[in-house]
Amino acid sequence: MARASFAHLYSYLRPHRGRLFLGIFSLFVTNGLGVVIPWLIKGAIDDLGHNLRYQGVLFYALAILALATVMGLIRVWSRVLLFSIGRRVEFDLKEKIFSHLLRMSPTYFAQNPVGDLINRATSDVENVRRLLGFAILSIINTLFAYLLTLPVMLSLDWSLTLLCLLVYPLMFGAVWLFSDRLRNEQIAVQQGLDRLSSLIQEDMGGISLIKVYAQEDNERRAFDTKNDELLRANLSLALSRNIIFPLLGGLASGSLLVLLWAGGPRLAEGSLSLGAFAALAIYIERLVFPTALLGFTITTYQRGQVSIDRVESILSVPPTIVEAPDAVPLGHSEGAIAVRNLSYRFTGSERPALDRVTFEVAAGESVAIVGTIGSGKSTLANALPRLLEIEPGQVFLDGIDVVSLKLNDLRQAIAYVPQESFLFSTSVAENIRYGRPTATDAEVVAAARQARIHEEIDIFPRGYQTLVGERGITLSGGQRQRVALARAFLMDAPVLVLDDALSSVDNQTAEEILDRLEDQQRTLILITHRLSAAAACDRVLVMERGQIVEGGSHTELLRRGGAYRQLWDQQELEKAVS
Ligand SMILES: Nc1ncnc2c1ncn2[C@@H]1O[C@H](COP(=O)(O)OP(=O)(O)OP(=O)(O)O)[C@@H](O)[C@H]1O
Repeated sequence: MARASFAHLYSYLRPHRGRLFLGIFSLFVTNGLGVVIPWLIKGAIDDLGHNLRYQGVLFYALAILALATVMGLIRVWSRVLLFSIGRRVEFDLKEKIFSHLLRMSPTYFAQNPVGDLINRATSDVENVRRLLGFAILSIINTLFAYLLTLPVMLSLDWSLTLLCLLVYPLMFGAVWLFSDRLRNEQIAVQQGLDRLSSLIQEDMGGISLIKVYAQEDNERRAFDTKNDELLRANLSLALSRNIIFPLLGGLASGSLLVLLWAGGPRLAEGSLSLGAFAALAIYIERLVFPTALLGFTITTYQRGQVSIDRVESILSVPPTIVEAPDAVPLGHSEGAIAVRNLSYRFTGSERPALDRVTFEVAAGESVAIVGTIGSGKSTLANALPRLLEIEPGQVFLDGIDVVSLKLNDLRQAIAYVPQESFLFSTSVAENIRYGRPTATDAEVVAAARQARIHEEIDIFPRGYQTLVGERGITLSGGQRQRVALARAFLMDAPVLVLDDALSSVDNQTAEEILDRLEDQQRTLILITHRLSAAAACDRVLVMERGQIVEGGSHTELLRRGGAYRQLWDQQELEKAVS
């Protein structure tokens, strides 16, 4: 195992070292007793062979029974201890991965398929659990079995012992030969699983699209291809395992044959006692099982090693948006925004999505941002609450650089509503309360009224307790947007950024919502394609290719006859035509 994987293993085991030492010690005792019992059997056979007495038989029988009982109990205890370590590490790792993922930026999730991440957080973590439970138990057990049994076997008859063990180098050779192969096949299986999970996850998310475009057959074919790849990878792994396991089992049992073949004549000529012969047979039997299991242990070990790398590749990517250690709290915020020379380029993209964007929004002012598709409006909206990794000195809230602010304070101060409103599978009330879990029912209702959704919630079967999302009723696009708006309103943040968040809401309702917002005197940044909504704002900024190309009031911009005028005329024409 690579040194890095060892270091990771050590870090997983460190919190459970007490149990680990106890477990290892118990295994040592079990194996020690496992050596003593055959020795007693040897004594019994040799003694009783020429001096058979009832007392003697009883002594040996009771001693063997007592030791076997103690050994059995300690063996159970050692297994409980060592297997529970695997379970505990599995628990720790899942928590660690989840906390880590929560700290990652939306860009990370855009670049890493969710199906793949889920697979690593579940199937790979289970492989690590098996490595730390079964594989460690098996490796240590095998080690103790050899270390404690071999010297006793050698003392009984060294040449016969060595002869019996002649097949063992062959076994280790086979393990060594298959080791890399098993590892590569395991990697292929895990990758196949990733691809399949990602496909299922994407297809279930985009099921409406698949149906609208009648792509069921194509998706089924894509699934079959990936499923077939996974099947091949699994079959190839199964083939290797089915060769190595019986091979090791067969070779290990071969040493028993050697004992019979070479030990028989010695027994006959009297150079080996019957007791010693029986003890050797039991000792070899004791070594056969862990050795035959070596193939299985190695696979579990390899699988665990591959999975450690895959889990660590999640954990080793540092979150890009982190709070500075000396981050300052925000305190009361007026909600004034200043953006200075803000540039942003997505990884792998040739052209910046934001190119030296500069503007200011006074506290309480409403500013609309309009522009062509892909001009950078959403990127700008994401940059304000630091959902994107921005450089210091580019975005300021009340004159304070947002990069120096505590992240929680910043995000509490800038309520951001994206176009795609996400609802959790819980009640409407809990969804609205999400940003302020302590809000009262009355406050939730007030926020819903402000978002013009209260009346519709009221006629749902269970009102505010109606379940929405995957486990509940399906809301219309406009209803979802307004529940998401209510959630943002409830936060009562001094700055509200709406990123096309009213696109599915009808004109009249959208105007009513915006009118109420105007009355509230909070800073509003309204990204919209609906120019009638933009016209109602104090100022309008027009974006093109990542830059702000125009700014002013609606009337000023119309008079200027530039980009805004063009957009406006185009929209008026579309209205007239429709
Ligand atoms: N995660 C991403 N990775 C790479 N490029 C991106 C990513 N997100 C957006 N872009 C690119 O950045 C540019 C600006 O995108 P943005 O979403 O900000 O535009 P927009 O003005 O909001 O568009 P729309 O009006 O359609 O919502 C586009 O060229 C887009 O392709």
